Parts: sequence; structure tokens; C-alpha cells
Amino acid sequence: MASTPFPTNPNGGDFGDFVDSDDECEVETDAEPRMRYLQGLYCPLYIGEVLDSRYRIEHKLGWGGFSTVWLAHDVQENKAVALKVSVSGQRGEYELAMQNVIIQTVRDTSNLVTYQAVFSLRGRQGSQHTVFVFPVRGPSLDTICSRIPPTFRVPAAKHLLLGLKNLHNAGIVHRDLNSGAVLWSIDPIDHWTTAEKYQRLGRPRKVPLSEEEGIPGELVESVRFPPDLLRHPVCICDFGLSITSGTRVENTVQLPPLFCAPERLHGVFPSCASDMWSFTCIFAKLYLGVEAIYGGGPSMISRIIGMLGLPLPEHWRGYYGDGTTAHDWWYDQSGQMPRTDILGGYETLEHKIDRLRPEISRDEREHALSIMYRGFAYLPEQRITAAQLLEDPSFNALMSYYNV
Ligand SMILES: Nc1ncnc2c1ncn2[C@@H]1O[C@H](COP(=O)(O)OP(=O)(O)OP(=O)(O)O)[C@@H](O)[C@H]1O
Repeated sequence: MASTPFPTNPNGGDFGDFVDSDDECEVETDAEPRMRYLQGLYCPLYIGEVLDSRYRIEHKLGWGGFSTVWLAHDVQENKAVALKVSVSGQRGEYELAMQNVIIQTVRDTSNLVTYQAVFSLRGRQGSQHTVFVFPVRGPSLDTICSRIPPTFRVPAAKHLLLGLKNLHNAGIVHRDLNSGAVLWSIDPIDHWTTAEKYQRLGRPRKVPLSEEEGIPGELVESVRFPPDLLRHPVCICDFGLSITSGTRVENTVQLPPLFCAPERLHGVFPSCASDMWSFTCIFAKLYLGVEAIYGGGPSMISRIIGMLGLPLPEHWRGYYGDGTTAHDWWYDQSGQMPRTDILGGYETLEHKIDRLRPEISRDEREHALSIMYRGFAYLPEQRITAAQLLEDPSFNALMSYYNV
């Protein structure tokens, strides 16, 4: 499939603004790393380019390690779409295969972002890229969580859990669940003109790519969704690493490790239960407004133990990372845990709730703690499942405080 030649300006259209050299740095900080164009991974594209003879790129929605995602206007159906342009290589094909499994086996996909169409795009340097056409969603929970009130944030946990339950019922493990893979809904923007999109979402600010990076092509700052555009429900996206339950994988760790279940850091394969640890991290973020677990490496594990006040299972000893960076005291079952000299600086879950949600009632606090402790159970076989949590009295009581 070919794209139209550069520059595309059929009706004297508005394609955003090239920033001057003073502001280039801001665009480059927000956008995907240029290096990955040089390496031939990302597909160089530009605002105004028409893909597959029908999708006119209008703005940038976001990017990840394996794609750039663009806001486009489908001129055939006269609607807005999101185009996820995968990096070159097998990654896009794998995601397509997984999307097909989901579409065929998950009974209710209403809380999952599944594709409407797909096509293959030839990059400027001859590489092949899978392009998914998705419905346009809002920003991820990653970008906007702290700026919206708990009354709007917390109900999102229920929709996320419903999506996860449906995925797990079909025997599919997301494997990369994190707050960047959960998107808010937005009011439909199909009827917005390009000018209205730029007015509400910000004008595209961009920097041209160089010849070595792939011209014609642009680095573009992502849209900024105004909070008043956000709607429920949230939906789970990015099935690029998903597996069917029981699949053995080469690397068990989830990266970045912020949402990674502790057993995966000890060599255990990803599972529906490890998705539930990730879910609990997101639940805590929705509930508290900030991450309950942060950082990475050994200090993150120490912080988890300090937060929960429990040592890791003894039989995990010797399986962390390369085996040399683990602390012995993580697995100390002697009842001395937590050792205040080491853990005194770490904040317990109870303190976090009291500090970040001082306004809630005692009952609500107990329900929130009960949910988090069962989602943060170390042993995957003891961790609450999505189906169980949806039926759980504490979860339902907590949701009722938020009119869900
Ligand atoms: N349908 C959509 N509507 C709006 N924005 C989207 C949509 N799909 C993706 N995005 C945006 O693009 C970002 C990257 O998407 P996604 O996580 O699917 O990419 P990825 O390259 O597979 O990422 P990762 O490195 O996390 O695996 C999302 O966090 C979101 O901001």
C-alpha cells in the first residue's frame, strides 16, 4: 500500500506548526525517540499524509515502545479513527494474531479496544508496518489521573475489571497491563472539523525528521485532551504482548516493572493472577491518585514489603533477577518483619490511604484496604481473581460509594 506524495495539501489545509529551534526540545521530549527512526523501527509519517487512500492524518495521539498512534480522518466513512502504526518486524503481526484471538474468543469486548480494519504500510526505507484502525479513545490513565477527582476516577476500576474478567474468561493473559494500556472514553469527535480538533486538542507542534531518519516525516507532540471531554467506560488496549494462559515465555518480567507481579520478578510465568497484581496497582492509582508502588529494581521490592509489612515467600529465595541483588531479609519468615531499621522509611498502605484520602469514612477505608491486600497477595494462587473481585462484598460496597 502506498501513501500519497509529500507535501499533501489538497485544499490549502492546516497541518499544524513547525516549532522554532527554541521549542524543538519540548517536542522531542514529548515525542517518540528519534533514534528509533534512525534504526528503521518507527514508520516516518507526517500530518496531512493519506494512508490506504482514505485515512488523512490530522494529529498525533501517542506512542509506545512498539508504535506511533495517530488521529486520522477516514474520508470514506467521514469519521475520526486512531491509526496504530507498528514498528517494523514481527511485532505488528503478533499483535494482529492476538487481536484476532480476542475478537473470536472473548464474548464481550466492550471494554477492550479491538481493531475495525487493518492494513500493511511500506515505510520509506522499504520496511513493512502493520497499521491498526481503532476507534478513537481518550488519554490513558497514565497521563491524566491526578488531575481528575476520585468521584470520576474510582468508577473506572469497575469497567477495567469487567474488561479483564472477559479477557481472562477466554483464557487470555494481557501480560503488559499498566496505566498506559487503559484508555478513557471521550465524546464522539467525528463531526469536528480539523480546525475544531486543533482548537480543542491543541494545534500539532512538530519538528521535521532528517533524511537519515526518513523524510518526509515529522516528530509531533501528542494531543492534550481537556478533562471535560473524558467519559466512562475505560477500555483496555495494547495486546501486543498478550498470550493464552499457560504459555511459557522467554522473559517473565514486565517492563517497566512498576506494574509487575513479584512472582514474575522471581521467574514465574505471566498468568491471569499476575494481571490481577497489575490491576491492583492501577486500582490503587485510581483510588489514591498516585502510584502505590513506584521506582524499580531492588528498592521497589523493599518498598512493597514495607508497604504490606510481609516478607516474600521463602521458596522464592534465590530466584530474583540475577540472584545477586536480592536482600536476604526480603524472605525472612522469623516474625521479625518488618525490621524497622530497614523498613522504617517505607510507608504502609494504611498510611498512604490516610495521607492521600483523608476525607473517606472508616468503613470505606476498610473496604479499600481489603481489596488492595487481596490483590497484592504475593502468591498468585492466593490472589483474588477478576471474577471473584466483581462479586466481592467489599468491592461492591466501595463502588456503591461512587454510585457504581
Ligand atoms: N485507540 C486509541 N485512541 C486514542 N489513543 C490511543 C489509542 N490507542 C493508543 N493510543 C495512545 O497511544 C499510546 C500507545 O499505544 P499502545 O500502548 O497501544 O502502544 P505500544 O507501542 O504497543 O505501547 P507499549 O510500549 O506500552 O507496548 C497509548 O498510551 C495511548 O496514549
